[in-house]
Amino acid sequence: MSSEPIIVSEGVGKAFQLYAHQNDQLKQILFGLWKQFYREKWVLLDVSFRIGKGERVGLIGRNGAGKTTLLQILCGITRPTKGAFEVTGRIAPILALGSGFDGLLTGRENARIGAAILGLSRREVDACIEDIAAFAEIGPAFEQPMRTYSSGMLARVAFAICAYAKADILIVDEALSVGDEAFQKKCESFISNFARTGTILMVSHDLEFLRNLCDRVIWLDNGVVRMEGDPAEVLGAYRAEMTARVEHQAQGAA
Ligand SMILES: Nc1ncnc2c1ncn2[C@@H]1O[C@H](COP(=O)(O)OP(=O)(O)OP(=O)(O)O)[C@@H](O)[C@H]1O
Repeated sequence: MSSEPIIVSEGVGKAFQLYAHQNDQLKQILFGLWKQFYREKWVLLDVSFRIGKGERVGLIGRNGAGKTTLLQILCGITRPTKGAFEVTGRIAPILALGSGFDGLLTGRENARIGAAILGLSRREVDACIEDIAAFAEIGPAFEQPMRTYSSGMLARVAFAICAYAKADILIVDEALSVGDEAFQKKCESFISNFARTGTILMVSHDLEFLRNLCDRVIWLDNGVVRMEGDPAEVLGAYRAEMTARVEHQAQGAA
């Protein structure tokens, strides 16, 4: 890792509040000082790591391991329940941005707002909006309300905004699984180019892509970092565990 950390996570934990009944949330607001009306579900227990400037780091783990939750914490979308984190620099959160689109506004309008949220000035947005449209490659649909978009079209616009956000850090959550093959290739090549100068933290179940892209891989399991280091080693250990798990389940079923 380079000497200058750009992302630091220290003992980060996250618990979601689960309410058994709809009106329990209201009860919690009214009577929460005296009684707890929810059950806590701890998704992240104690997650610590550092990412240096210019590093390309992959984040892996089983479904539900808390990868998206961790990225959302780092992007400021949700707060950790415990621990602390620090991110130094401008983040482009690929896909997380898409969840904030307004369905009544057009692709162009959402792209302008999204780019501004990511820190671009009005002049910078004016300068790159046509490039964003060209990158998204959705043709006249860019002028239509986003409620008419497919999930792939939403992902295209979200990715295109991030591609022009002049970010220092790219945070990518399974972005490549949504678009069609042509767009996936375009995104892969954008990420590989970005990796030459910027810092990347990327969640993916495409282990081969991570092996080729990353300097380091972090394996999240049971709420903690189970292993981190050389991609070949970590991905090898992860694959072995997944294979063993499948075999164990097959034996159980037989
Ligand atoms: N708002 C929420 N309220 C309650 N539980 C939640 C909430 N958001 C996520 N979870 C739970 O937290 C756990 C971790 O979810 P998360 O999406 O972070 O996992 P993930 O590792 O990204 O999984 P995947 O590989 O399937 O995308 C899951 O069990 C999920 O059901």
